[in-house]
Amino acid sequence: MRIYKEFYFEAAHVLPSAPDGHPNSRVHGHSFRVRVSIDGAPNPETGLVIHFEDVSKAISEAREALDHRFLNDIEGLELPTLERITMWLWDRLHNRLPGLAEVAVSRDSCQEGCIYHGPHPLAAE
Ligand SMILES: Nc1nc2c(c(=O)[nH]1)N=C([C@H](O)[C@H](O)COP(=O)(O)OP(=O)(O)OP(=O)(O)O)CN2
Ligand SMILES: [Zn+2]
Repeated sequence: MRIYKEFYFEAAHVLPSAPDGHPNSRVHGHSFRVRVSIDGAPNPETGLVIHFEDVSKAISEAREALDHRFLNDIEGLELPTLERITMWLWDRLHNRLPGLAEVAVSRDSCQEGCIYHGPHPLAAE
């Protein structure tokens, strides 16, 4: 069984890989939607995989670190693509959320997003 919790953050960035003069090379902002999914079985006594309040507590620090920030200034987000943001979130959440199965970051205004299931089992540490 999989449960999920979503949150939003607003942030600005530039893409350092964009050529001079391209709009992505200038500071611009997006609304990001994050979905954090957790796999588990409901506890027979509570009926809960994990209480959503506990999920919210686990994600609040990461949200605070991202919301209304210039992403390029954040350690580990010097290349602030959707791909890097999902990996950054995974790194911060997987120890706090046992059963973390997926982190998805979307920009709904652009109909685009990135889904990450954690490092490949054969990837180098
Ligand atoms: N594979 C990826 N490609 C691109 C990424 C990314 O994270 N991963 N990011 C960008 C830029 O962030 C770009 O700003 C997105 O641009 P675009 O899709 O053109 O959307 P808008 O800037 O128009 O977004 P609004 O939020 O609607 O203003 C490019 N490629
Ligand atoms: Zn952008």
